[in-house]
Amino acid sequence: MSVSRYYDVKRDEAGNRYLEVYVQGFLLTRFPLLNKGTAYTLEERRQLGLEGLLPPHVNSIKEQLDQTYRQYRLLGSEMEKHIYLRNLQDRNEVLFYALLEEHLEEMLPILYTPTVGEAVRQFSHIYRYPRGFTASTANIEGIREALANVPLNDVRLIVATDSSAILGIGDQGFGGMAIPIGKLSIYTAAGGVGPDKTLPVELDVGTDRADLLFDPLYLGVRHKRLSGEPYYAFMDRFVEAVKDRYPKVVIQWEDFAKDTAFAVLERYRKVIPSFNDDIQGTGAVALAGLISACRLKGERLSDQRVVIHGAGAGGIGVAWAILEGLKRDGLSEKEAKKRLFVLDSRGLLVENRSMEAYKQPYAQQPQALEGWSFAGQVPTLLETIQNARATVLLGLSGQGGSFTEPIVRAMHFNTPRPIIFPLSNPTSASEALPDDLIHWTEGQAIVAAGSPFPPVVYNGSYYPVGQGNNAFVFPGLGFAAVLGQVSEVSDGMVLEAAYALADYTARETPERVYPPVKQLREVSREVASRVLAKALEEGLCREPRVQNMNAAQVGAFVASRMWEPHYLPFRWADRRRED
Ligand SMILES: NC(=O)c1ccc[n+]([C@@H]2O[C@H](COP(=O)([O-])OP(=O)(O)OC[C@H]3O[C@@H](n4cnc5c(N)ncnc54)[C@H](O)[C@@H]3O)[C@@H](O)[C@H]2O)c1
Ligand SMILES: O=C(O)C[C@H](O)C(=O)O
Ligand SMILES: [Mn+2]
Repeated sequence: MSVSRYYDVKRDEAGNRYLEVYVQGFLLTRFPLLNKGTAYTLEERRQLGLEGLLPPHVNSIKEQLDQTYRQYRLLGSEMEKHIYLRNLQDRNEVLFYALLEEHLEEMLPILYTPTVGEAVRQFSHIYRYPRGFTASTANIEGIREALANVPLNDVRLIVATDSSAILGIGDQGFGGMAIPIGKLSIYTAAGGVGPDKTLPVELDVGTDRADLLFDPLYLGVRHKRLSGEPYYAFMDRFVEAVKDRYPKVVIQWEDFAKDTAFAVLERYRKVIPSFNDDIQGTGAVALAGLISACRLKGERLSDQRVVIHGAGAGGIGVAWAILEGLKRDGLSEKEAKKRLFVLDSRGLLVENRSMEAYKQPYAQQPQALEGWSFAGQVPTLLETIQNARATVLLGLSGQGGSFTEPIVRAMHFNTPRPIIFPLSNPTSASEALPDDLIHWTEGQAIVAAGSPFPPVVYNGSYYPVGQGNNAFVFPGLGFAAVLGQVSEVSDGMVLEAAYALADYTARETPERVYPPVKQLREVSREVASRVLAKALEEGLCREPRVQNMNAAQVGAFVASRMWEPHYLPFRWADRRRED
């Protein structure tokens, strides 16, 4: 299958790759995947009809990187930098990824969390070029024809959102599209998935936000969100059409609100290989961080009593993964559940109160609370921490500042080294500032946060703050699913990602809870290798090339398939590609 209707990747007589291109001249410089800017060679300029359209000097990519980075550094605000990088991505994708790889740690917070949260809010206002695909209530009837317009013929990975729960900032309508774009940029920069194999998707089913509906510049469909049967009919149509157009595609569901996140995951996970990043990716990342934190404390996971603040997609996903981790550590399901306390906005989940079905498996039995003292119907966060003698506190509530000083001191009262991870994003939704956590516990808390934070300085010592973000898991997990052409993304694969991340951290950065972001590519390669080996073991791989590979061969295969931002030589072919 050809990669795009505009070009195809071929090999020359010596086996080297080149692009056969079917567009020519000025238009070529308008295709981000084909644009080399000032780096087209003289021979390419002649062949491709670019003579006279470009400056005489031919730049190397190194010079282009210098030039773009200098411009980037001139910009003042994070949003300006975000817009600049997104423009570069829409202008010249190879250069964009080369720049991103060179400055991953500096640029990730600009392209991804937290700045992407602001880009979501302002999406309609800063919109420039089309990128990705929008399925909306305006085109769902003709979804197949619309999908045929996507210029890529071999999409293997989709990140799709209905924007109902973007980060911790809620319903964002059409603006949520910035999230799949950001996640897929990480897939390419860190996970090695070629940009021509990826497609960001916005599922625009409307928005319940009046400020968006009444904003004259708002670009999404202008009605309230679909819900119930019409919502699932929309989703069914999308999934069927995507499956027909891209039979090998894997879907990552992103930022679906709790009311639909679990239902969408279960409805389609056996229909099309797919996973929910907020439930499963976050679960794996939290479990990995917890294992690393226990290692730093010299304790076992099964020694801990864990409180999870927030019972949505993230919170329940984390509860699921930790329960599995506790079982793997030797506890029975019943024993494991006694160590896990999950709270939603109404307090601790206890079986005798009302709650949604997806929360029920993580509710405490009322007998477990015998001897507890609490004032209301169910214990609050502080009361739960005190009565359960919690040693671990994880925030997935989207409630900025909810880990107050009394709460953190109560954790410290229970254990000399409390593990406290405010995992909510963006920065404004973080349950606490790492700086406060370190100070309130006299430097003793083991801290990681969902958003990036600078190291904390306390008593003359530096405390790096690990980023407990699913970015450490989804690129490897999704890449493995793509490479193996798995029939489904299994729970075993998700858990394997967690252990791969924990093992990597123990080996490469043993003093930390999570590796530094600049190692994201190495981490993702390891996660992908382990997950692919697991999928093979579980008999889920349909890709013939990986069958019968051992672990070392799988690792080498993953490394060899990682896309790199290099310009390939171009050759003009005088025909329009037939699809
Ligand atoms: N670090 C990561 O990798 C990561 C991954 C996923 C989600 N998150 C973060 O977790 C947060 C929640 O995301 P989600 O996808 O679960 O959203 P969601 O809409 O599915 O769930 C939000 C949940 O927050 C809880 N909540 C709301 N108000 C609360 C309150 N006052 N007290 C206690 N709990 C309350 C509720 O249980 C609700 O179900 C967001 O801020 C998101 O950025 C972080
Ligand atoms: O997007 C992120 O930074 C992580 C996570 O998926 C979230 O929704 O917060
Ligand atoms: Mn998310």
